[in-house]
Amino acid sequence: MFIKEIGEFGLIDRLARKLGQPDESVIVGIGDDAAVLQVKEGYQVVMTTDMLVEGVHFLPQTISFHNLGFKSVAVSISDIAAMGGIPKHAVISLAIPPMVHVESLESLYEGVAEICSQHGTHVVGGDIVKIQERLVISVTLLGEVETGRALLRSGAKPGDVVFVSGTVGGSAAGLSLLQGEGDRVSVTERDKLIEFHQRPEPQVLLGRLLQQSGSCTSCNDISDGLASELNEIAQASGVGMEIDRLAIPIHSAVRSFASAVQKDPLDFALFGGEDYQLVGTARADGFPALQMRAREMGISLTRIGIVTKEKGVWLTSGGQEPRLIEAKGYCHF
Ligand SMILES: Nc1ncnc2c1ncn2[C@@H]1O[C@H](COP(=O)(O)OP(=O)(O)OP(=O)(O)O)[C@@H](O)[C@H]1O
Ligand SMILES: Cc1ncc(C[n+]2csc(CCOP(=O)(O)O)c2C)c(N)n1
Ligand SMILES: [Mg+2]
Ligand SMILES: [Mg+2]
Ligand SMILES: [Mg+2]
Repeated sequence: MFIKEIGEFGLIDRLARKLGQPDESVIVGIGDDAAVLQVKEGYQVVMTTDMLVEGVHFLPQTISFHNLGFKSVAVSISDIAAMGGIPKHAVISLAIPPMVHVESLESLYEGVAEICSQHGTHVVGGDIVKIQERLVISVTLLGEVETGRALLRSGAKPGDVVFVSGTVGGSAAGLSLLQGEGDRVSVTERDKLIEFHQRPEPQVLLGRLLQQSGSCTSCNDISDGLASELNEIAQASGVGMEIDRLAIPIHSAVRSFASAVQKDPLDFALFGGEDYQLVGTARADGFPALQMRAREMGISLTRIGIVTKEKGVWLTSGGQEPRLIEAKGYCHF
């Protein structure tokens, strides 16, 4: 069905029906001029926004509408996770080309509802406009964090441990695969890489653990790539880093894929992006306990290096000469 058959308000009704019931913090949700939200005492609001644009962040052959809805909200939840916050309320704006079917947008909202229900997040409004070509999805998300306790990029100190969660490089490898590269990987590996790309898992529980541990000194989520995010922390904190090449956690499926396309898996890991894992620093004496608590929660936290007084992010590798890790991740311009 085309949107013009039901109109803008008909579409809003259809999409709203895909969303779950909001909790008691939503005083006024979808349907009025603005949402009214209850703010908890002792907490501060954490707010983030990101856009997903057809041709830039996705193509019809790289993602389904369902997973696009899932990922659009996941990337914003990831920014709240990086601040140590709890994602709460989202508004979603859509610029829709006229040929997109109502059913496709309903699938998009099923994906939105799936990720929102995983995190207790509620969509409380949005906006819809027609655009001639290229679907655009903009998500603004509000979260909450205990007053004065948000995790920042700026707190890393010399001697701290540098860590990263999960594995990196999978999303970029998945994207290359979806764009037709590398046919010599197993079906299991292929599925894993596609999942990394299409269904990132924002690390909210880990963010909360880091925020409450008292030993995490900085945090960032990986959207543009590990290299870029490490440099952001180093710059914001006025420090440098030494990163051990062999310690960077790369999934075996990424190694297989890289070998099939004759590329260095490290390039996917450092410069690929869209992993939506957390990278950060922690006081060295607190890190082992942090790592253990994370493991108990089923989350892997890997020590990949140390913070140094000397500026610059360096990649060390056995006896080889260290090389500078440039901040050359994904960049729009
Ligand atoms: N148009 C803008 N106006 C004002 N501030 C902006 C604008 N675009 C980005 N910023 C701010 O610049 C900072 C860096 O933005 P950036 O988008 O790189 O962060 P991110 O969302 O963590 O990364 P990514 O977009 O790769 O997910 C953020 O504080 C962001 O709010
Ligand atoms: C079709 C297609 N081409 C390229 C990419 C890769 N890509 C796009 S934006 C981005 C960084 C994060 O975005 P932002 O900085 O806007 O948050 C990356 C790694 C993709 N996902 N799809
Ligand atoms: Mg952004
Ligand atoms: Mg971010
Ligand atoms: Mg972001």
